[in-house]
Amino acid sequence: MKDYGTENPGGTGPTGQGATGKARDFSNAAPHQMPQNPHPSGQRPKSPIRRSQSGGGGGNDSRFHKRLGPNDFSKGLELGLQAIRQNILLVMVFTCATNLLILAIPLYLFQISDRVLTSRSMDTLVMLTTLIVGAVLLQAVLDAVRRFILMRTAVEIAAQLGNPILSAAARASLHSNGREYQTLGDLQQLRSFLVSGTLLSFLDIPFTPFFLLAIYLVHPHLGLIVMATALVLFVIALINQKITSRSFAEANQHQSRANLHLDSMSRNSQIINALAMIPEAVSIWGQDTARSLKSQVKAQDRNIITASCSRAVRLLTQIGMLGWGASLAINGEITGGMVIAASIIAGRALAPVEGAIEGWNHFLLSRAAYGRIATLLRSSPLNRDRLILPHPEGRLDVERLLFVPPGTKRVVLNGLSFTLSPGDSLAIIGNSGAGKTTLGKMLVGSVLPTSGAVRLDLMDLRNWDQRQLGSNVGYLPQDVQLFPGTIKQNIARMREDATDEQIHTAAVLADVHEMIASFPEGYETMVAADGTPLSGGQKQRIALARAFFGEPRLVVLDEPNSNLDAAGDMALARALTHAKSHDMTVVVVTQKPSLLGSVDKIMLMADGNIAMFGQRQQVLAQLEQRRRSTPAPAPQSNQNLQNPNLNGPAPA
Ligand SMILES: Nc1ncnc2c1ncn2[C@@H]1O[C@H](COP(=O)(O)OP(=O)(O)OP(=O)(O)O)[C@@H](O)[C@H]1O
Repeated sequence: MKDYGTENPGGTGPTGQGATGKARDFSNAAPHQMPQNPHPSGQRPKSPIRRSQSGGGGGNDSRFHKRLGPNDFSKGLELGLQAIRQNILLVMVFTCATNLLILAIPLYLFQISDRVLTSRSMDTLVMLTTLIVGAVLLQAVLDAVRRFILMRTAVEIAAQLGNPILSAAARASLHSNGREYQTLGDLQQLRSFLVSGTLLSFLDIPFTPFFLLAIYLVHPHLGLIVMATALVLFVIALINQKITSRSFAEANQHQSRANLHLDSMSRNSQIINALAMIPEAVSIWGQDTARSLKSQVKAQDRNIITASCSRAVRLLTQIGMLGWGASLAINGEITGGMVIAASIIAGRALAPVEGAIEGWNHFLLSRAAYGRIATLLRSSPLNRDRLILPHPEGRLDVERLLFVPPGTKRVVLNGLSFTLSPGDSLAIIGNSGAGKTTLGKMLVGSVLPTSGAVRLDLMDLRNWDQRQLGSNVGYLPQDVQLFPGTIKQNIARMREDATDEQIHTAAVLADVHEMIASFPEGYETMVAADGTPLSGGQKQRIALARAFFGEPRLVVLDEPNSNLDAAGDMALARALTHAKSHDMTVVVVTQKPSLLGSVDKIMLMADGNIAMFGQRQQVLAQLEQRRRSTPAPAPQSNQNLQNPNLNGPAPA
C-alpha cells in the first residue's frame, strides 16, 4: 500500500534542538505533492507553497503521516495468551518434577521406620539421608525456577498489553466517562494472579489424583478416606464460589466508582479547595469505599469460614488416616511407616485443593479482569487498519447529523446538513445549549453521531485512519487543558518527531510567537497539569497554536476567545486570516460578535437545528431584520449574541 505521506521527506531535526525564537530559513523544505486530487471539483489549494513550508496536515514531513504499524490489538492479545500458555507449559514440567520430589520425604520416613530402625543399618541411614537432602534441595531449586518463570510471564504480559490497553481505552472513552482507563488496573490484577500462590495451587491440582493413587496403593481404605475428603473439599469450593462471588463483584463495582471519583477529585482539586468542598468530596468517595468494604467484609467472612472448614476437614482427615492406619497396622495389614507416609502424602494431595479454595476470589477477579481486557482489545475500532488517503484539502460535508445521547431521549442535534469548501470559514452562533459544542466535537470526530455523517474530503470521519485524521484536524475545546510539559511539547501535541520548524510555524499561524517570546524561558517554559504558570488567556492561545500544529486542513475552535483580552482577540482574528491564506477550513463556535468579521459564513443554531446558514453579510442582514421586527423586551447589548430573538422559528 502506498503511503502518500512519505513523499518529499522534510523536517529539520528533532524537537528540542534550540530553534525557539530564532530566525530560521525554512525555504529548503520541498513542496508538497499530491499524488491525486481527492476533491471532485478538482479544486487545488490556492497557496501550496506556503502550505509546504511546514510538515503536518498539508505539509511535506514524511514522519507526520507515517503509519505506525497495524494496531491489531486482538493479535497482541493472542500473542500475550500464547506467551502465557507456553510459559505455563514449561512451568508444568517443573511442577511435575517438584510434585514427584515431594514424595521423597514420606518415602524417607517410611524407609527409616520400616527398614533403618529394624535393620539398625547406619550405612542405609546415611545413604537415604544424602538422597533426601539432594531431593529436597532440587525441589527447592525447581520450585524457585517455576516462580521465576511465572514472574517473568507476568512482566511480559504487562509489557505486551500495557500500550494496547491504554490506546484502546483512550479510544473507547469516546463513548463513556473514561471508565475504560480502569482496564489498566485489570492488567495489574492479571499480573498479580500470575505470580500468586493460587495459580501454583491450580497447577498442583492435576497431581492430586496421583497422590491419591499412591495412598490407595498403600491401602485402599486410606485411599478412599482421602478421596472422600477431596470430594468434600470440592463441594466446599463450589459453595464458597456461590456464596462469595456476588459480594466480591459488588465490592469491585463500588471500588471502581470510588476510583473514578478519586480521579475526578484529583483533576478538580483547585475548585474543591476554593469552594471548601473537601468534606463533601471525601464523603462521596467514602460512601462508595464504605459500600465496597462492606461487601468485601461480607464476602471475606464467608471465604474465611469456608477456608477454615476445608482446613479442618483436611486435618481431621489426616488424623482419621493415622487412627484408621494404626488399626490396620495392629491387624498387620500395613506397617507403621506406611501409615505415616500415607498421612504425609494425603496432606500434600489436599493442600492445593485448599489453596485453590482460599484463592478462589482472586481467581474470579482475575478471570473477570481478563474478560474486560479481552473485550476492550478485541472490540477496539483501532483494530481495523484504514487506507492511508491523500492529504485532504479540507472539504467538509455534514449529512443529516442526528445526535441523541445514549441513554436519553433528548435530540441534541436534529438532522443537520451543510457543506464547507476548502478554505471556508464558518462561525456557529446561537444560544447556550443550542448544540454548538456538540456539533464542534462531531466535526473533529470526538463525539460520534447517532446517525448521519461528517465527511472530510468525502470520506466519513469514522473511516479515516485515526492518526492521519488527527494530524489533519485542529481542535480547540471550550475547556482548555494542557499536558504537563513544555510549551514546545504542548504545541507539538507531545509528538517526539515534531520539528522545531513545525512548532514555530504553528506558533506563527496562531499569532502566539510574540507572546511565547516574552516568557523568560520561551518555548521551553514548563507548564503544569493545571496550566500554571500560564493565565487562562495564555493557555487558550497556546492551545490555539496546538490546534494549528501541522497546518491541519480542518480547524474547529470552540469559543477561542472566551478568555482573551482585546490584544488576544486581535491576535485571534489575525490567526483566522492566516488560516484563510493557508486554505484551512475553519469552524469557530462563538458567543461574541467580535469574531464574525473574520469569517465567510455564519450559522445560527437553535435547539439543535440550523436556524440560519449563509454568507456572513446575508445572515447578519437577516439577523438585523429579525431583531427589528421583534420588539425587544429589554435593551440588548450589541456585544452579546445571546439575543432571545435569535432563537425563533427556523427559516432555514
Ligand atoms: N452526552 C450528553 N448527554 C446528555 N446531554 C447532552 C450530552 N451532550 C450534550 N448534551 C446536551 O445537549 C445540549 C447542547 O449542548 P452543547 O454543549 O452542545 O451546547 P452549546 O450550544 O455549546 O452551549 P454553550 O454555548 O453553553 O456551550 C445541552 O442541553 C446538553 O445538556
